[in-house]
Amino acid sequence: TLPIIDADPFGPRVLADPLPFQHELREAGPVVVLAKYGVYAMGRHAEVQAALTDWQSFESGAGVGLANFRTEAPWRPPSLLLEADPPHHDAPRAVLTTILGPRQLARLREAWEADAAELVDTLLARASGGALEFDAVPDLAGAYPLRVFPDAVGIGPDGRENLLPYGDMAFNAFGPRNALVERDAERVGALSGWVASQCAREALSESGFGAQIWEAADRGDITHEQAPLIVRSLLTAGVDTTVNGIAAFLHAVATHPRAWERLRRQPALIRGSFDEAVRLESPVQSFFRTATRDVEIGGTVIPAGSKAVLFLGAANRDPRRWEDPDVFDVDRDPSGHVGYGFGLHQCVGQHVARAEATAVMGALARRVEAIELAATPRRHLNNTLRSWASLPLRFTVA
Ligand code: HEM
Ligand SMILES: CC(C)Cc1ccc(C(=O)O)cc1
Repeated sequence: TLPIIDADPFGPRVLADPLPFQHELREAGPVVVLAKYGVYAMGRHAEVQAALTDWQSFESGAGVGLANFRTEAPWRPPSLLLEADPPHHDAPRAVLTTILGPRQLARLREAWEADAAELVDTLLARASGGALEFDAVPDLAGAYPLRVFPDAVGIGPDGRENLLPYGDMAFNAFGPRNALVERDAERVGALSGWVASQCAREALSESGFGAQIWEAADRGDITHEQAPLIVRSLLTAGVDTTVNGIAAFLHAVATHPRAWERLRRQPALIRGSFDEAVRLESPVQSFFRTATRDVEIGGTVIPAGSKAVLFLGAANRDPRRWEDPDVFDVDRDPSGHVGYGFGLHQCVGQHVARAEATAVMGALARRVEAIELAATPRRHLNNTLRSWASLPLRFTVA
């Protein structure tokens, strides 16, 4: 019979510290039922990777949250990438693959590295006696993406303080309608209205990612009706994720001092160890799929129409797949981790995320000899994101 788990993975206790739940989930079996929500759940790497690879049996078109778009109205018009399946998914994905590809980003690299150097220099100017204590969430992990990404998309200067709250709301919306979602309720209209206004062609600079999306419509690669929604995808997925990815990287090096020494000596390891931080922390902890047929996985038949939640965080720490899974190891080969998803919908912005993180950590590696926790970090709870509200760090200036 199917194992049943009573824990609430979207409740404050598990969101604050998901590791015990992840262990319980993996040990209960390859596929379990979450009693509280009546949905299937997978936490082992093998089944999570298999479900993500089999997009025909596990679709995104009914939404990648708990809500089933086939039976309830989505909170916003569905994403043309995230909440779409082939063939509708194909053209929007091809457009973003080109615009966000590594070659395109190469032209931004110099500016992003200069921005990172300037941000770090300004931060270190506050040091006294060769040391600096500060909160890395607002002053570094939160500051850098907001310094480079909105300009790269090409949105205007006003209202950018709406981006993080909008993303936080969107990531909460994948979960159940709990206190976190209720708290966002009164801001949905204002935040959604502001984001929608940023996606209009006339609101975008003529050379950013946004303009390139509209130019793809001019070429007929997508329609002009689709263009603003694809810009919205960047504004929804492109900020809170990298903020928490960089915070995860900083927390990892602050809790593994020898790793920081290695990265300072061998900066070429920085890019790969960001993926190790994404594996270890999994800034995106979970999302859902919907079975399109009675599909067998992990020795269980999941009936057509069922929602199944995939716990990326649990899969990324599965001892069946990873040796010493809970250790941040800069020499590990993290390929195969599911922190960016896997298969058809695998993160199309992952190169942007890597470029941002590599720029920041590269700037730090040249200027900061030691990174430690200055006080206990505080979690920011979100139904989907693993996030810090505060990350007090102590930098020893090189
Ligand atoms: C550390 C940072 C990031 C993490 C951990 C992350 C994680 C993910 C994951 C897990 C998925 C798969 C969702 C699914 O399979 O349903 C995904 C998809 C996506 N991501 Fe990212 N992401 C990050 C940064 C970004 C950035 C910077 C952008 C935009 C520039 C972005 C844009 C997207 C889009 C548009 C999709 C949908 C792709 C599709 O459905 O074909 N992400 N991301
Ligand atoms: C991990 C994913 C759920 C992040 C994400 C959010 C939103 C979109 C969109 O297309 O709006 C795409 C990706």
